[in-house]
Amino acid sequence: ELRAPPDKIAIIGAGIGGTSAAYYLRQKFGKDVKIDLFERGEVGGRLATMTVRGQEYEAGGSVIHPLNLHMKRFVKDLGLFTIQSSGGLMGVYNGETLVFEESSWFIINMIKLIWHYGFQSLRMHMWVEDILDKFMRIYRYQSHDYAFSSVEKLLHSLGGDEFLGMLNRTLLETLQKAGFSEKFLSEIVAPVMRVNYGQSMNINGFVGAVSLSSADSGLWAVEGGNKLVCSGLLQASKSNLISGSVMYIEEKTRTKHTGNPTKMYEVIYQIGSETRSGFYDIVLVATPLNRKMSNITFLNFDPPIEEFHQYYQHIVTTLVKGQLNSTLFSSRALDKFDLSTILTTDNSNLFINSIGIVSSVTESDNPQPLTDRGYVWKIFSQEILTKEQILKLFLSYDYAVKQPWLAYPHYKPPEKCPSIILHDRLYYLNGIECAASAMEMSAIAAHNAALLAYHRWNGHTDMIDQEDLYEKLKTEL
Ligand SMILES: Cc1cc2nc3c(=O)[nH]c(=O)nc-3n(C[C@H](O)[C@H](O)[C@H](O)COP(=O)(O)OP(=O)(O)OC[C@H]3O[C@@H](n4cnc5c(N)ncnc54)[C@H](O)[C@@H]3O)c2cc1C
Ligand SMILES: CC(C)=CCC/C(C)=C/CC/C(C)=C/CSC[C@H](N)C(=O)O
Repeated sequence: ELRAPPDKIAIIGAGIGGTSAAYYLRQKFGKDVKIDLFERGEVGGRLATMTVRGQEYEAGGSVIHPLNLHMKRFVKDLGLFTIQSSGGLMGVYNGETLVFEESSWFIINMIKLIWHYGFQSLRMHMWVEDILDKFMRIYRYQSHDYAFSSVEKLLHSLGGDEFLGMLNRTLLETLQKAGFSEKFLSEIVAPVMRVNYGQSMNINGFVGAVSLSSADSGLWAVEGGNKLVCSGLLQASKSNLISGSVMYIEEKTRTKHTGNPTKMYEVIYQIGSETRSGFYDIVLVATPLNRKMSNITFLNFDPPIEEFHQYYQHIVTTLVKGQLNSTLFSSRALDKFDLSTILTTDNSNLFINSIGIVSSVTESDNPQPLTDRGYVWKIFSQEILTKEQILKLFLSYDYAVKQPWLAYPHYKPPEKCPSIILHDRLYYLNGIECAASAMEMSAIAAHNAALLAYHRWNGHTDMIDQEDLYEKLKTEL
């Protein structure tokens, strides 16, 4: 039996988490509920583009895994188009020399990998595939409307103690225990962690596996920019966008139209210099909760809502249109240098994490040089690059733009993930980033929070935190 739906729901943050939450909440609660979506910056959040010479390039979340089924579904439902992200040839630089270089010939590549690392690359692929297989169970659970009240319970339902163990150990410990060699770890695994999460192999094993899955083939992006998914979901959910900054959330008792006193949440926000507020039955917070990022204060909650202190990693994306100084990486003649992505090993003397040629958001494979003065290169670094550093990397360049980010959590296992249920009808999505930060993870958290809010509103406790779901759903077939 269903209760009357809530009158008003607030979502704070219009990134992929907030906009997909609006989409799923509309599916569950129906057309009559009013959904307000608060955004203080741009719709898309960490999905954003930067412009170089009139062309747009992904500056934040850029690649999507072929098995990221929520993102795939959004693109289909919204009538958007995809483009394939082909990485081209990759090399690994250790500060002195290229310790590994891909070949364009599949068979030569295999021989090179086996020559350098034995069968470790294949074993690694199998390790990641096994984790992905278990991870995919979430789609089944969510399609049957099951929800979880904590990130740990969600992960446990997918991969049992193995997944929880991965949260509590570093990737390095996990892979050393599995017998991978120091050489393979430092020359292949560490560079992948640096390009994706700007961190070392001391991140937790789960995010490490997510990061390694980005080495799979078939990665894709949304034509026109990944942020189009957010604006599409916002529109499809028929939510009301409020371009303001939420400052406080307070619990208050209000007398509703039924005449009954009801506990509600007052959301107090600022538009320019004006302060306004609104009352809501349910609130979803879809932005990392810390002072530097969202700066939201919870007032008069009993018990009080804890302060969140998750430290987010500072990363800078720089786009440069220019001609790479390939002699920095290799003694090979300029016209013989065919790498399009250079990753780096964990060397504190290096001032970049990675550098690679990028296509614009409208270009499929094979990016073309904009003029004879070169391609557009994307560089990830810990700090803003100085002009001298850019001049070291490029023989000449004629355009550079930068975007600093508080990009993703600074992972430090054992991870204790923040609660999803902050209060009776107040939910937090971004706690899932403590396991791994990726577009699909935010979409999964959004679907889960929408289901959780719906079942708790209607008292459907049997749909929350069900144990042995995998076995139950298997026998249901
Ligand atoms: C450089 C970079 C590269 C990445 N690459 C990839 C990738 O290739 N693939 C991948 O899957 N993931 C990638 N990610 C991760 C991915 O982008 C994020 O995990 C995802 O976009 C997070 O979405 P979100 O909606 O949860 O948070 P956000 O996108 O951060 O959205 C939160 C929103 O809330 C708003 N907000 C904050 N505080 C308030 C307030 N008080 N009031 C109102 N609004 C507020 C913010 O302005 C923001 O728009 C990358 C991230 C970065 C930074
Ligand atoms: C959630 C699952 C199962 C898979 C996601 C895999 C994936 C696409 C991970 C990438 C995560 C990430 C934070 C990448 C940042 S850098 C991306 C890219 N190399 C770039 O150059 O922008």
